[in-house]
Amino acid sequence: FHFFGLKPSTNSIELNLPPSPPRFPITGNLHQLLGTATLPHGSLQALSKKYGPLMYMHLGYSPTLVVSSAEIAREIIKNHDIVFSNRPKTTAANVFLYGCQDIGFSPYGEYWRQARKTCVLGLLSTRNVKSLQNSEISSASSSFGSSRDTSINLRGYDIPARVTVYLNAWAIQRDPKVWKRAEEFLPERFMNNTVDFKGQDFEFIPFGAGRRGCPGMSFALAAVEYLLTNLLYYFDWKLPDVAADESLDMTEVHGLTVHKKFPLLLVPALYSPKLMM
Ligand code: HEM
Repeated sequence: FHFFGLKPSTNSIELNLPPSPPRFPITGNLHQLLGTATLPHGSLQALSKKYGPLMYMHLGYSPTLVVSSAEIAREIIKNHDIVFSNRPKTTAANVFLYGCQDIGFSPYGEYWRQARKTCVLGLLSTRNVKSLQNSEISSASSSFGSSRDTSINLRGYDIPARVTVYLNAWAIQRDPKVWKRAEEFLPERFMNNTVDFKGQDFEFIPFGAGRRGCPGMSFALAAVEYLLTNLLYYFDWKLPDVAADESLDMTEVHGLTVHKKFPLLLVPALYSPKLMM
């Protein structure tokens, strides 16, 4: 209806919704995400610079809240954890995951609680991972959710029930107010820095946080540590083309997760036996 210059519906007059970019009648704000030069997380970051860290959008018919700052992420995941603990229903998840019988897409409720508890107690808890590390491993080394049936107030704004929530972790983790030279690969930024990745510091949330945060974190860390330590301990790694050293193509592509468009090809060279002693 905005397209024809008509008044917004009574609902939107009554509700004090967060700022929204202008939208088309049926497709909503989709045109601002698709068909732009940047990938969706980049387009949403650009929009948040104009409309603020809490935006209300329509992706097709789906009302969506887009969060682009650590403070609002904290309010949602920590202060209103229980309200935002659902997952949006998608046809793809329903078909591929046998009616969302997995943990990640399962709606909040008793089934999800029991399934998650069983996995964590039986496999993924820090204690279990440590016991596996002792026997096997010791030889070497953005999200999305949905609000439930309750509408709430956030920073005063009215948030209707059953909105999809995108936490743009990519934008949060590049926020210049928090991270200096955010676009650069500076692993030393984490030394002498209290910000941790375990879900308490919302400036950096690679595993999500709160009730729906990643239960596989300890398991994943142990596996990654094991793999990386072995690869780095026994080999030197070089790019196949010396000239490529300076011009490594970091173009991204969108998928279930964002990944490099061109795979990273490296040539391993064994350390000299002297060094290994
Ligand atoms: C480096 C590796 C991994 C990363 C970066 C990662 C990251 C994430 C993130 C960001 C979420 C969404 C959290 C949220 O919505 O707040 C998630 C959920 C989940 N992850 Fe992981 N994950 C990793 C490895 C694993 C592993 C190894 C497992 C299991 C063996 C696992 C199992 C799950 C499950 C079951 C969920 C859904 C939790 C729920 O909805 O209740 N993840 N993960």
